[in-house]
Amino acid sequence: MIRQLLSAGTDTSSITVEWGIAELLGHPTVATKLREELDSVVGKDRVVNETDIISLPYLLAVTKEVFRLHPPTPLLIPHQSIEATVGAPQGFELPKSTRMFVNVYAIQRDPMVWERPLEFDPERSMKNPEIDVRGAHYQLLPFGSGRRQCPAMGVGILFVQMGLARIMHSFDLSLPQAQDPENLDITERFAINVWLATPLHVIAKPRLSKNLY
Ligand code: HEM
Repeated sequence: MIRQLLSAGTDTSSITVEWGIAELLGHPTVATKLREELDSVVGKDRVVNETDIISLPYLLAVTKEVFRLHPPTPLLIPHQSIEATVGAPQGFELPKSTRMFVNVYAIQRDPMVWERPLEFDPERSMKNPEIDVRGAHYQLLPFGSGRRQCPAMGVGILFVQMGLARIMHSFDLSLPQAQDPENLDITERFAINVWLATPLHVIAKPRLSKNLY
């Protein structure tokens, strides 16, 4: 049980934060806007706390967009039908005991659902805050949906928000050897989780006063 919780709870959050930092390095305008929000809400005399999260709408939009393009568990966990079912709305039949994988990775990049699906653009959630990372509308469901969705969804979202917020607020980030972020290798390595094939290396320079580290 403890092992299950550790494996379900640690890789998922850390992978998502790593993808988030990679996307922010590749999208400096988004990174600047996020830092401006953090500086205006938190200031520069303390670090981000959990109680700040509710006042950071742009951070939420960035987090949703990271979960959309990089769901850490791209096929969820296999599900099996208990009885024969007729799926809506097309009415396809699902025999009893069918094992199913839900391809969340494809749903979240589906051009029939998303405009410019491959573009990392938190503005889509700013313009439409109804976009729901908790899977209510089956368009964005990194935690699954319904009764068997991730039981730790709330804490999972918070881990990612806190990880991104603390790193972006506390450090200026750059790539080693003045590498151009446009050339960052974001090849994906598919397994149960989707990892960055080349682990991300960044130089983190403190941007708050020394006593906060
Ligand atoms: C970014 C963070 C996380 C993501 C994206 C995530 C995603 C998921 C997904 C997709 C599932 C399968 C849902 C399904 O197949 O319908 C799942 C199940 C599960 N998750 Fe998470 N998770 C995260 C964090 C956590 C954390 C922090 C914990 C525990 C501390 C946790 C514990 C579990 C457990 C125990 C299950 C199995 C539930 C079952 O068997 O019904 N997860 N998670």
